[in-house]
Parts: sequence; C-alpha cells; structure tokens
Amino acid sequence: MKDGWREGFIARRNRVLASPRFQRFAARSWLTRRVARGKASALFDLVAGFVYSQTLSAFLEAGMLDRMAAGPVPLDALADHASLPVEATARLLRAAATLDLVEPLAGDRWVLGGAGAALLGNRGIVEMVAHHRLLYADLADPLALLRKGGGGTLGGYWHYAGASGEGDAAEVAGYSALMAASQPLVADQVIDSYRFAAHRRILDVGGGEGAFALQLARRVPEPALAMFDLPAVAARAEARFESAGMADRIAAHGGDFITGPLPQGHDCITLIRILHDHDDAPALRLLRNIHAALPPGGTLVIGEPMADAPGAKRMGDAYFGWYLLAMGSGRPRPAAEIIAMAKTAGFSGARSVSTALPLTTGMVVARR
Ligand SMILES: C[S@@+](CC[C@H](N)C(=O)[O-])C[C@H]1O[C@@H](n2cnc3c(N)ncnc32)[C@H](O)[C@@H]1O
Repeated sequence: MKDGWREGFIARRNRVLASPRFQRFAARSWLTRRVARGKASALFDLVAGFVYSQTLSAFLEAGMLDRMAAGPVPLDALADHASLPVEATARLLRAAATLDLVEPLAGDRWVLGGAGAALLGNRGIVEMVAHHRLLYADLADPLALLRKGGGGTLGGYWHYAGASGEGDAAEVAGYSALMAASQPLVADQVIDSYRFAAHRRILDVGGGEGAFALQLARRVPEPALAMFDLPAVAARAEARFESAGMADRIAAHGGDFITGPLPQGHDCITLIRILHDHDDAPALRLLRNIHAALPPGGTLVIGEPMADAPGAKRMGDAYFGWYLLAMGSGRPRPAAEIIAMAKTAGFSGARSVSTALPLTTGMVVARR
C-alpha cells in the first residue's frame, strides 16, 4: 500500500476503533461480538502483563513448581512449603490457575497445569524469571531509564558482561550460570538448523561456561572444538569441560573479543547470543576480528533472538529492546541488519537461516 493511502487508512481505522459508540456496538452485535471480546481481552493482557509476570515469579519463588513436580499436593502442604498462610496460598494458586500454571483437584488438592508442566522441562525460563527482579526494578520507571540512556540495576549487577571486557571470578559466576542454564533454549535450535559436521575445527566466541560447545560435542562428533571468552569465564568453562570428561575434546581460550585478536585455525566460528549485547561500533569491531581470524572460505554462524522474528515480534523490540537498555548496551537487530553488518565487516554470502523457534533463536550464516 502506498504511504499516503496507508496513513489515510490507519487514521480512519483508529478513529473508528477509538469511538466509544463503535466499541459499544461491536460488543453487542452478534456479528462482531467474538472479535470485540478477543480484542478487549488482548488489550487487558497488555494492561495487566506485569501482574501476570509477578504471579509467575511468586509461584516459582515460593517453590511451588518443584513441590508439585511429582503430582497433586494438598493446599495445606503447599502453604507449609511456601511459609504462607493457607488463605494467601489459595489466592496465589487461584491466580496461577488462570495462567495455566496449576489446576485445582477435588479435596483441596492442586496439580501442575499445562504451562506449569512445560516449565518443569525448561529450567532456563525459571532462571530468567528469577533475575527479572533486577530488570523489573529498572522498569519501574521506564521513562527515567530511557532518559538516562540505559544501564540500570541489571547492568550494574552484570557490568562485566557488557563492553567492559573485565570481570573477576566472583563477578562472573552468577551471570555465567544464568547464561549456561538458559543456553539449551538456543543451542539445540542452532545445532538443528546448520550442518556443523561439515567443519573440521569450530570456535565458539563468547562461549560463556561452554554450554554450547558441550552440546555441540555431544551432538556432532566430528569437528575439534574450542571456546573463547573473558579469562575468568574461560576458566569456568575449562573446569566444566574437565568435570564432563571433555577437556581433551574442547579447548578453552581467555581474552577480549573486542580488542582481539582471536585464536586462528578454525574454519567455523559461532557467535551465540553475543552480537545483540553490543552497540554498533563494538559489534562491528567484533565481526571484523572474527573475519580476520577465519581463513578464506571460513564460516561465521550467528545465533541469537532477533528483532522482527516471525510470529514473535514482541520478543524483539519490546522484551530485548528494554532488557538490553537496562543492561547498558546493545539492541536486538533484525536478520537483514546483521547481514548488512557482516558484509560491512568483509563477509560475503551472508544469509538468514530459519529455525524451528524464532522466539528464542534467529540465525545468520556468513562466509569469509
Ligand atoms: C550473553 S552471554 C552469552 C554466552 C553464551 N554464548 C550463551 O549463549 O550462553 C555473553 C558472553 O560474552 C562474554 N563477553 C562479554 N564481553 C566480552 C569480551 N569483551 N571479550 C570476551 N568475551 C566477552 C561474556 O563473558 C559472556 O560469557
């Protein structure tokens, strides 16, 4: 649609949708009632989203997910476990039931609902919810965060993980553990969507505690593997490889990927959940460092949540837009923008690759 036509259409549509008379008519007419109720419910979800998130947070923090993992639990026992009065526990459970986290059973017993059961198999989400306490503290005054230009409580806590390139062992422990716990959300999507077996030596840059390299080692036996991260983080990865009996298979290198250089001799480099953490200038420097470390014909595989993901647009500019603002640097980028950056850094043949779950992972593959 031409811009002028589109603007005219949007103006007319918005005038109609904003009219209380139209809203009353749409809610009463049998023709439009279903759509009107759906739209009203979606609008209410937008209004109440924070309360739903806090219900989930209270449910997890009270330890109810684990307590109910094995099957139905009486209300009294749940109240006991959560150290809450019985009436307060019932209130929390009734709220959780509307979100499909739990279901009531006869005899004042409760069992996990569909969403609750799905959480059991997804500890990464549980970890994410736990650290949302920091993000939501920053979002209590979103305009102040925007005016400040970012870098809230969340960024202060995880400051080493930003562009600073620093971090001692104690500082990196909490953040690295969160990253490792949420890594399965992403690792399998990336490994399912690209043929890593075609490579001889793969380096995972910004590899954190080595969760991606470990998953790659388990699923793709052929290539030699290595990871690179800040020295204190690489040391944690090395310890993990040793305890997993994988120290022979995966090498750990410490250093700074912005100031470089990166280890040479790998025909494939992976960059998992890294680029979106960085503003454009350091992100481009990182891509140039990777380009310099790869041989001609070498491959860069980028996997991270991307803006404009099909069917998951809110995850991009709404969720990660704010999340990265609170972290203090970076932004979610659409695949097309990452492809353009890779080309600026010297790569050719950059293309986007689809994954089964764009909500957690978009992919771009570029050739040197
Ligand atoms: C968002 S985490 C992603 C970790 C891992 N790739 C994953 O998906 O779980 C970002 C990682 O980049 C590392 N990092 C940040 N700045 C760095 C730098 N300048 N040099 C090397 N690593 C850095 C952090 O230590 C952290 O492990």
